[in-house]
Order: sequence, then structure tokens, then C-alpha cells
Amino acid sequence: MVLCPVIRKLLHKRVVLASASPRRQEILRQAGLRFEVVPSRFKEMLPKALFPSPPAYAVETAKQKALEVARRMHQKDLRAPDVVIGADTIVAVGGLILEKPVDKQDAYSMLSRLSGKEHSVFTGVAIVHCCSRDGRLDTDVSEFYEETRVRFSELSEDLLWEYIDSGEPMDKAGGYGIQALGGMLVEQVHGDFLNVVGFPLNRFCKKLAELYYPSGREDPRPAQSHQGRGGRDEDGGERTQAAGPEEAVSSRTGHSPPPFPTGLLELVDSFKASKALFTACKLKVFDLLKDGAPLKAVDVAGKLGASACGTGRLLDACVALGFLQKTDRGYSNTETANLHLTSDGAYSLRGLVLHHSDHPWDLSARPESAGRDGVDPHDGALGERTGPPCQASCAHSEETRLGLLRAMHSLAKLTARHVATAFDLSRFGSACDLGGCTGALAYVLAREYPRLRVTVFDLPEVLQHVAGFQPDGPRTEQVSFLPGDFFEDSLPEADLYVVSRILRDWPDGKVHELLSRVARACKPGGGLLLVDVAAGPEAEAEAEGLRRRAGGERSAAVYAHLLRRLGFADVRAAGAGGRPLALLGTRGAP
Ligand SMILES: Nc1ccn([C@@H]2O[C@H](COP(=O)(O)OP(=O)(O)OP(=O)(O)O)[C@@H](O)[C@H]2O)c(=O)n1
Repeated sequence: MVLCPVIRKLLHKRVVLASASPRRQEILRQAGLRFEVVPSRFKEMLPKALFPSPPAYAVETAKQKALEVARRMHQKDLRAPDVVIGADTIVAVGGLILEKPVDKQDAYSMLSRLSGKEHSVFTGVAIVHCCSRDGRLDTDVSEFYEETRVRFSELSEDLLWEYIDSGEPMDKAGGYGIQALGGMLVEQVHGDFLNVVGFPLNRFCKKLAELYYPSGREDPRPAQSHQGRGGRDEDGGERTQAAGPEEAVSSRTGHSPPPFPTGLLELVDSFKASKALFTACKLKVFDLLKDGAPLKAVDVAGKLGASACGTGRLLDACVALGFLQKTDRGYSNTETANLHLTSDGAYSLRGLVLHHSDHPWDLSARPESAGRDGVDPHDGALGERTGPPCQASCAHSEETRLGLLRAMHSLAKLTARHVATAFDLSRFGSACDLGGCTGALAYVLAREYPRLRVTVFDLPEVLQHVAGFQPDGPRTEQVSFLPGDFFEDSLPEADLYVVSRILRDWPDGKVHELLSRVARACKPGGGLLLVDVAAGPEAEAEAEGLRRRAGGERSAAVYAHLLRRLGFADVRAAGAGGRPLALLGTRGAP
């Protein structure tokens, strides 16, 4: 068939790739498709013996992967994406289906089975069109598979083990990656190379053309119907003309609808998810479900004095978010909820959640901005000044201020150990945590570095509240609190200055001013530990855009550049949990 430009037909749709495979993501991204990635949780355990042929198994697995994601997304948001794409790649040799090896021995038996022979690689693909109507999910599945025949050379034992020890086979069907080291095992390829890598792009485009070019306006050839007649087009039950209503309109008017506003809708969805979390925390749902037996929605509703129907919806939303689990016996907390969302969990973030719920625009406003002229955390963050600096925080009642301290304390406590151990700080004898608030980080630094004396420098009106947050235990005498204003007063002497989670919503001018003061106070060889940077290059770019619009973290690159300009050398970054967390710069000679 003649290939038409089909990828653009999906550009105005919300497309989800139900696959964790980085190869699939890359192939589709390079083809210009815009999509979100939601890996499927479907377990690849269908009984192979029930399928008439290996590709039938791959197609069914691909379909189940995609349907699982469509259903999960629909359950979570009551709104499924327009299209979900699932795929499954298998290797078939002598009637046997090979998937990903479970361990090295398994990889060895797979690869030695393939040595010196030809095998087939099948990738099954399912394109699921979704439609949410009256809270119900309708799906329309199109499916196909592609076969590529691959011949391996005879492989010596040494080569086999060398390849297995490279670690490459482990996440790949048949135990090899043709696109990387595994390429050297391959003598001949018959068919679509990308199909072996994990996604048959060419046939996918042909399938889209069948679906999106209904008889003839753009494609001179009529769309062909491939109803299951054996051979490669066992597309039983598929739709052959999938142009949606808007597609038809655009065909008539020749007018393309705008690109699908994925980011915008994601914001709306994430607001809904946050709202469910805020509400459940406020109602103390997680406290209620903490230790006891699971409870049914109606029982939870009874205890909360809320409606059974609304409570059921809230609990289901919490299940979809991973905070609750649901069984026949009722709802119970997940580990995350027990740890972080109950009132008295050791790492409770409930205070933080409640604070953000009640003060959405105070996200990172700090208590010390109360009454300080010219330091408005929102100055610049919203594009222009939003009123008198104290508008947001002067109005804080004591109750609100305490709520904010609790929120900051819980967050600092949770991340303190990661921060304290992100770099080896043992060369420093003294540290000053600027705006260190309740001392949550200071105490952990003291515990990690027995030689280190830490001064927490913060406004008097902040420090007057910190008594209630002091930890018991050894070495608390290493930590002292000093009242002061880091914009007005001289900074206490220290070998290491710590600036943690206080810059994020400040305008660039204020950030520059504070870090310049630190640079002037810092002795040559002294350090600046800066915590709270945005993650990864993509996230960095996104963070920069988002920050300019609504405040937030700056990227590591932006901070590193600024630190170097201010005379810090050897600026290094460290991360935690796979994301950048902190920078450490060493003051050079002035
Ligand atoms: N020669 C090959 C053959 C397969 N693969 C990879 O092997 C995996 C096949 O496993 P599959 O279950 O189809 O995909 P998963 O990686 O598990 O991802 P998901 O199930 O989330 O789609 C795919 O990532 C595919 O890219 C590969 O890299 N090279």
C-alpha cells in the first residue's frame, strides 16, 4: 500500500504508550509521535499452550497490556486517553516462545538455543481507541503483528558468557538486543529491523493509514479491510475505519483541529489527584484505616459522618493513587499512607499536605518573609508584584505559622539524611544553616558529622516556635540557634553555609543578593551547600519554564552557573532517588 503521513493524525489526540520499553519509546518519539508513557501492569503470564501460534500470544499480551492501562486511567480520572498503544515482543524458535530471561542461566539457555539457527521475532501491537461515556469506558481494539526472521552465527561459549556478563540480555526478549552489542551475534535479518528492536514502525504506520484514511479523500486507495483470514492479518474484531467524529469534520472542512493540550489536561488531572489527597488527609481517612481491619466504604462514611457514595468515590480515588488498597474485606492503608499520611507517622507529611491544601499560593513562602520589606517570595514568581510583601504572610495567624513550620519541618526531616550524606562534609568544622527553621537538617548534619558544630540562623519570630520541634537524643549540643536576618545582619562565621529550600520562589535578584552575601562571608576553601534543584535535563528545562510562570525550583545548571560567577569553584551536584538534590561549591581565593 502507499504510505501516507499518518503520525500527524494522532497529534491532536491524547496518546498513551503502555510500555516501559525505552526502545519502543525511542522508536515512536523519533517517528514524531507525541505520547505519554504509562507502563502496563499486566503480567505477561497468559497460558501459551492456549494460543494457536506464537504471534497470537504476542498480540493478546499486547492487547491486555494496553487495555489494563486504558482501564486504570479511566478508573483514576474517569477519563481515558484517546488512544493507548500496547506491544509485546517475543522470539519463537522451534515452536518455543522465548520472552525476557529471568536470570543469566536462562539467558544462556535461550542464546545457545538460537546459536547457528534462524528464529522469528514477533511483535504484537494493539491500538486501543477509548471513549468514556457516562462513566463507562468503551474500547475499540485494532491489532496486528509483524514477523522478522533473524539468523545467528554459531556462538562460542566464551562469546555467549561474555555477552551475558555484559548485562544486556536481561530486559530483552530472546535475551539479545540487536541494536547494541547483540548485533554482533546476528548474521542475517529478514524483515523489519525495528520489529526486532521492539516496535514494527512501518506496519504500525500502515495500520494507522487503514484506520485514519477512510475511503479515499487523502489516500487515493480505499482503506482495506483485513478480517482474520489467517496469515499476517489475523485482525479479528478490529475496526477498519477508526476515524472519530472530529476526524470526519476535519475531512469535510479540511481544517485541522489544534494539537491536543496534553500538558493542560495533565494539570487539571493532577489538581484532581491532589484534591483527593488533600480531602482524605483532612478527613483523617488514613488515621482511621491505620492499624485496624479493612473497612468498607459505608463504615468509613459512618465514622466520618459523610455520605457513603462520596466516601466510596474518594476511597477509590485513593486506591488509584496508590494510598489505599481495596480487597473484598474493604479498604486499608498502603505502606506509603502509613508512613507519610497518618498524623503520627515517623515520616508524616500530613502537615505539609494540609498546609498546601489550605494555602495554595503560600507553597514555599517562608515565615520570615512576614514584615520584611522587599522580600516577597512571590515577587517575580507571578510575573509582577502581587501587593504588599506581607500580604501573604503578615496575615498569617499563629496557627497558620505553626502549620507552615510543621510542613517545612516534616519535609526537611524526610530529606535531611539524603542531604547530609549527598557529599562528604567531614572536612568542615562548622556549618551555618541559613533559614534553618526548626533545625531538622542541622540535627541530622550533627549526627552524621560528630565534629561539626551547626548554627541555625533564622528570624527571631521563627525561632521562638522551634522548641516544640527539638529531637531528643545524643549530640544535640552540637546545634545552636541564632536569631537574625540574613539580608540585614552579618552572617555568622562558618566553614560551610547551607541554603536549603528557601530560594525556590524568590525572584532572581533576591537569590543573587543572598548568595552574594554568602560568597562574601565564605572563607577560601569554605563551602556552600545548596539544596533544592530541579531534576534531569528535561525536567530542568520544564522547571525553568514553569518557574518563570509560577515559581519553583531552579535547575542545577542555573545554580551552578551562578555559584561559579560568585567565586565558587569545583561545583558538584549530587542526587537522591534518581533526581538531583544538592550542589556543593568550594569558595576559591578572592
Ligand atoms: N532484539 C531485541 C528484542 C527485544 N528487545 C526488547 O525486549 C523487550 C521485550 O519485552 P516486552 O515484554 O515486549 O516489553 P517490555 O520491555 O517488558 O515493556 P512493556 O511490557 O512495558 O511494553 C522490549 O523492551 C524490546 O524492546 C530488544 O531490545 N532487542
